[in-house]
Amino acid sequence: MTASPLLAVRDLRVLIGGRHILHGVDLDVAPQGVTALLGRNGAGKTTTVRGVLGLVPRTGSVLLDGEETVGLPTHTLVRRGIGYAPEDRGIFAGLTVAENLRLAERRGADGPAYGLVHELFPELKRREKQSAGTLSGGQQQMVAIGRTLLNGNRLIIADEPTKGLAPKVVTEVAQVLERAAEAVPVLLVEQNLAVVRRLARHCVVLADGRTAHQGEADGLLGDAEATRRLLGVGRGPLAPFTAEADS
Ligand SMILES: Nc1ncnc2c1ncn2[C@@H]1O[C@H](COP(=O)(O)OP(=O)(O)OP(=O)(O)O)[C@@H](O)[C@H]1O
Repeated sequence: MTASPLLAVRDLRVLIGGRHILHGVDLDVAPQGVTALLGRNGAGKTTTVRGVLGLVPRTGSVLLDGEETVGLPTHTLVRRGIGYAPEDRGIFAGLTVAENLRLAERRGADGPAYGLVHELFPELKRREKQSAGTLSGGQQQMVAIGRTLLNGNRLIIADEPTKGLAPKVVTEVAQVLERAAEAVPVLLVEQNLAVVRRLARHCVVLADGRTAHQGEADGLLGDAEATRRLLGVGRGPLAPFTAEADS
């Protein structure tokens, strides 16, 4: 990565219930586009994201635009411009689409960016009165990502946004992320390598709570031996290369 990273994580360590979950994660998030965070199940991807956000106790260094954030509470990090779309989407099922978005509004100089959100996700405008619990998985994902775009964030972190979705919906969510990343850099936790190939320029691979690889996504995905060794592709259910998502 030639330009300075937007987010620079160094020696991130997390200890939960006396167990070391992360043993020293290093990762850089590029100042533009999508940086993918990869690794087998249990490698520590979600814990890394939670560590970055201060949702679990952590040590090490996390620089956002050169400023240290370890030691800051999560709400301060959110105000500094990190938007988070968690793995479980964090949708309020009993509220409408519009109410879910409204709850995410932060007071800011420019006000909430509904124009951008509705331009990227016209479906959210059409369904604004629909109860979010009745949305499809892909539509709920749009609400989760839409919320991160409302507030002029500097970085969006999306944790496995395509997980559990049908191939056609995976393609839709990938398109949405691609467009979102034109507006705001994205750190994308993802197991579907077709989505990574389509969206990410840079990637970081974790293994056993450590950084095992960091570099250009094309380089890793073009190296069959490395993807097998680092990600187990070809030997397990990881990363289906769906024709739809690959097109
Ligand atoms: N609160 C916790 N208490 C105890 N162990 C935990 C906790 N959170 C995570 N772990 C363990 O830490 C390891 C890393 O979990 P994490 O969820 O970060 O992995 P992941 O790479 O995101 O996995 P997946 O791809 O399956 O979502 C796992 O072995 C998990 O069981």
